[in-house]
Amino acid sequence: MLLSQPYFQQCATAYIPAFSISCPHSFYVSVSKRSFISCCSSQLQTAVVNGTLDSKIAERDEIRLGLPSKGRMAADTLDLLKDCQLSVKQVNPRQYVAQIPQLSNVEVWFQRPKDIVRKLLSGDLDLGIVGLDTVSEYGQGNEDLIIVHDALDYGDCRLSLAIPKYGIFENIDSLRKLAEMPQWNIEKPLRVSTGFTYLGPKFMKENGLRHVTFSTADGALEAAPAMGIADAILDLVSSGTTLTENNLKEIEGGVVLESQAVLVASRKALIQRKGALDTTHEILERFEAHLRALGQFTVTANMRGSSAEEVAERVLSQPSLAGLQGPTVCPVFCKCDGKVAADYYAIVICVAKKALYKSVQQLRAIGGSGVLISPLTYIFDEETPRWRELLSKLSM
Ligand SMILES: Nc1ncnc2c1ncn2[C@@H]1O[C@H](COP(=O)(O)OP(=O)(O)OP(=O)(O)O)[C@@H](O)[C@H]1O
Ligand SMILES: O=P(O)(O)OC[C@H]1O[C@H](OP(=O)(O)OP(=O)(O)O)[C@H](O)[C@@H]1O
Ligand SMILES: [Mg+2]
Repeated sequence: MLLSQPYFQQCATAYIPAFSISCPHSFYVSVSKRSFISCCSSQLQTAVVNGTLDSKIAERDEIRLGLPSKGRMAADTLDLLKDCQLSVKQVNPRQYVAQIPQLSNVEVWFQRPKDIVRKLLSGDLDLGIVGLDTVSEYGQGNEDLIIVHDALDYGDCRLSLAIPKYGIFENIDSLRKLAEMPQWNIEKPLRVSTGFTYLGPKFMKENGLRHVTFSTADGALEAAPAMGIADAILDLVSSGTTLTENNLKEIEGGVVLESQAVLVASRKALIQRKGALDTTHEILERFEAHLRALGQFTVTANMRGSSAEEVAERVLSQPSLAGLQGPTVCPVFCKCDGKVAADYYAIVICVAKKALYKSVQQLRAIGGSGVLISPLTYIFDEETPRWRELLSKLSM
């Protein structure tokens, strides 16, 4: 069955093995880095598109992916792609177009995060990686934007309302108390300084704060209350240090949005642009496989036992040893007195990094020895749940 697939044949003959693939409990093979995705990605079915789109997209052959050109998301985005074997080849940091050799139909464009969202909407980009805060603020709920992967595991922050710790705000610790302060009325509304001029007013309205005005600023918002320019600020917070250093505090109910890096796509492009959906599928699978593996280790150990079933039962009696889909148990054969027999069993399981030490203790308790632990590079599921979700969002 394996050798009927071209990539497995190649790795058996010409390629230098770079990865070993283990599919739950059945076989191990090695494949070159270049072809590993193809082994796991099933052929996309030709999907039937329900509904029509109001306008045609611009004609071009390549799929355009927007990546942050600067700021704190830029380096982490390139790192994620590299970890997924999708390294971006950029000749010069000032050159705004680049290639991903593994995805020959993709053209990378480096843009400011907010421009990535704007260009997805205008049809000048098809895919992008930015913070959810940026998608929400500049996308303004536009239905053409689809979040393909909502948790890329970096760029974590929250969009949060903050007020001074002192003066009239000293005893205010919730949005409700802030709203009920007698100080705010039509003539003298609560003044909020923010760069989020779409999400800010929307949040206040949804939370019943009627007497509010907004002023905009691009940076160093935390100075506004002390300067007398604003009563409160609405800005991104990650460590909270900037708020603390400026005598400001967050309040209960004041978080507008929890954000991290996301993969976002133009619905129109996914449906209409040739190759866009296949490319998105490949990127999504690689991201999912890498991110799932980040939290796991492979653990192998030796164990004596009367049969594979008996060893499996012992392993499964321990709460931290169930693995992804149960343990792989393989007999290790030796020749004794001229007879070949299973001397002991090798077990292979995946273990959550958090539960690693507990797992080792449990393995030892049931007779495991020679415990080897190695990092996992990728975990490919049969089909990623996010792919199903995407197809359903596209009515496919
Ligand atoms: N502490 C943080 N402050 C701001 N953004 C953060 C923080 N932590 C994570 N991020 C994420 O990084 C993204 C980019 O922020 P960054 O400030 O680097 O770029 P930018 O806001 O586009 O540039 P500029 O601040 O010059 O306008 C944010 O949209 C957010 O998703
Ligand atoms: O909770 P913290 O870890 O302290 O981070 C929050 C700060 O980081 C961001 O500013 P940035 O560094 O992007 O500077 P800017 O104000 O010029 O955008 C954000 O606008 C906050 O000011
Ligand atoms: Mg910033």
